[in-house]
Amino acid sequence: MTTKRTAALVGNPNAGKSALFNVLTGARQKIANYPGVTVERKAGRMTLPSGEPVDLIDLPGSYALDAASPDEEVTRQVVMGEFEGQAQPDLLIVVIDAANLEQHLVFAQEIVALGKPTVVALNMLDLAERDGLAIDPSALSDALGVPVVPTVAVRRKGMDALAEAMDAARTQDVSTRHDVASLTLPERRLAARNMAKGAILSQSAGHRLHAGLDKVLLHPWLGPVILFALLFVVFQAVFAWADPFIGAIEGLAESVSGVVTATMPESFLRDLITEGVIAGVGSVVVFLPQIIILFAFILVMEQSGYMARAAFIMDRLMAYVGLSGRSFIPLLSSFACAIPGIMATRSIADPKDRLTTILIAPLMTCSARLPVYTVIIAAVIPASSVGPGFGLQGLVLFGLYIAGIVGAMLVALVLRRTATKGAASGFIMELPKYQWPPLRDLLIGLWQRAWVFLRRAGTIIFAATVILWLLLTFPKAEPGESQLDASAAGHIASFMQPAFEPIGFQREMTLALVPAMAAREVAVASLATTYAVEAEDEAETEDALRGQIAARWSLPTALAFLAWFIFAPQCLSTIAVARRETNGWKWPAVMVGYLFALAYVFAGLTYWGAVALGL
Ligand SMILES: Nc1nc2c(ncn2[C@@H]2O[C@H](COP(=O)(O)OP(=O)(O)OP(=O)(O)O)[C@@H](O)[C@H]2O)c(=O)[nH]1
Ligand SMILES: [Mg+2]
Repeated sequence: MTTKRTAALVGNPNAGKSALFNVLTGARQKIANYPGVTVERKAGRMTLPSGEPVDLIDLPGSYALDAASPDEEVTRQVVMGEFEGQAQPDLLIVVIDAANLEQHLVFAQEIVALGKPTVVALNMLDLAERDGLAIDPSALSDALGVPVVPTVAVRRKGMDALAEAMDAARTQDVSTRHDVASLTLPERRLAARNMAKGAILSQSAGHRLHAGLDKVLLHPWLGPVILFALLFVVFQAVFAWADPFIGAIEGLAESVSGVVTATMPESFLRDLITEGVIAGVGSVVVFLPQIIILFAFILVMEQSGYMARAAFIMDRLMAYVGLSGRSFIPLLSSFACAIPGIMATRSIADPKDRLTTILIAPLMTCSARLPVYTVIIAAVIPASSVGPGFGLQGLVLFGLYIAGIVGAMLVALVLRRTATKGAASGFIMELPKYQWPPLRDLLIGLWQRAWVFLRRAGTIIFAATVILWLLLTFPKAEPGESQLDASAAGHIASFMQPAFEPIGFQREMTLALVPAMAAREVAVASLATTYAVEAEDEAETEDALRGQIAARWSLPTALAFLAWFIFAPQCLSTIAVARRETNGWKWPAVMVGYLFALAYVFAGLTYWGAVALGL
């Protein structure tokens, strides 16, 4: 009795292996886990045209044989015949995506080079056609040295030809196989590019345009320059375009406050509304236009397909600090908020890579810092121009974001040499097609962001502000005594002040740090409420916060406060999610500790540096 042959489907993720598996085996399949790991094992039976039954196994998608994730490790072991209890496949079916030919050929070469009987399924030809690509399977077959069968798994096209090729592969001559086993990854990438070039017969104008765009946007040095120029423009726009809207919202808040003061009798409730709710929460809500402008840019970059290119460009830069491009998307989401960013690290296979990414995510400037940054910049940095169309305020904001990024990269560098020592894993990512961002999706995305922001203002920021207002208002001051001195909040601030005096913080700034642990924006609300409670008269209560800051803070003090917020871990939710994702308090404690230490040191350096410069 001859033993039954085993064939395995291998290839990059999303090549269509499972789709092919389902078509080829029909209902005759068994799904279980591989022993010892929670990776799904799908095996089934098919009958070849010759009548020979074959066991077919569907392997997890993989980018290379030097495995990074548990999934890839299973694929490697099965292919190499090292997996206990799983017969080594006699035949390998490499599934490649015709629409992403160049990328998929990198791994395909590695499989072909193993020298086993191999058949290539050139799948997703329908998508390649949609993209305007015509591909010559025989050119590909010549280049790889194995049969190539065109397929469209979801339409069951090419299945008979594939089965016939599997039959014929029994007698495949593997001695003529090109030797690529000794090639390095960059060499395989280059070979893949040439193979793809040789096999693509024609491409439509649209496809050529995309390829041309990629040539420029992914250019080794032009690409990063364009990316940074683009980000620079984004931060310019955050200031330049938002100003009229912010002025309008501020004006509205002032007139509402005026109406409340005029119509309500003097009372506890009136003060709570004007000093707590309108001054405090209102001072945060005015930043809605800036949040919307920032996210409009981010969403357009995502939906147009540019963001994946940015990740690609960043990959090389991140390799210098021991991170892979896989960390880029989680870090990028952290510009909105560190919480989804930290959750997105689940896609990083290497545990040390992942831990490093979690630990540095809070250094990416989240949108909650935008109100703190912009109100202080608007107050103390002149709105002068530093060149045609470039304002100094936007430049400073850009600098703060860059400072966070540089800080994160340096911390990663240190971590990767100490606590999370290990080699960086490679990065291959599918680049989506360029497209015009659909207006509807853009508007929905903006609406969601605006809603998240306003909901925070209405809940956590509102609650923190009201509590702070109560602490600021009671106990009441004796005549002649300042309300801040007399209040409970004032006592708390005075208690903390000795620690923050050396880095140039004033007492109300120190006080703002406490409720800002709930959410960073509350620092703004807290300052506004403190100044409103302290105000001598109603006109002063209604004054916008940036005017108050401009009048009260020195430039070194303001810069020190900005420096503090680049680093400080002022967000309880981030700490909580870091605990959940690392299963314990150890790493969140490390994170909070190093971030506070950096914040303190850099705020101090900034303050004393600025004082020394005579600013
Ligand atoms: N248009 C088109 N879609 C396909 C084709 N083959 C597969 N797909 C679709 O592509 C997606 C990915 O296919 P899968 O079969 O899950 O890919 P896979 O290779 O098993 O992916 P992993 O298991 O993640 O490695 C699914 O939505 C399929 O329906 C094809 O030939 N044409
Ligand atoms: Mg699959």
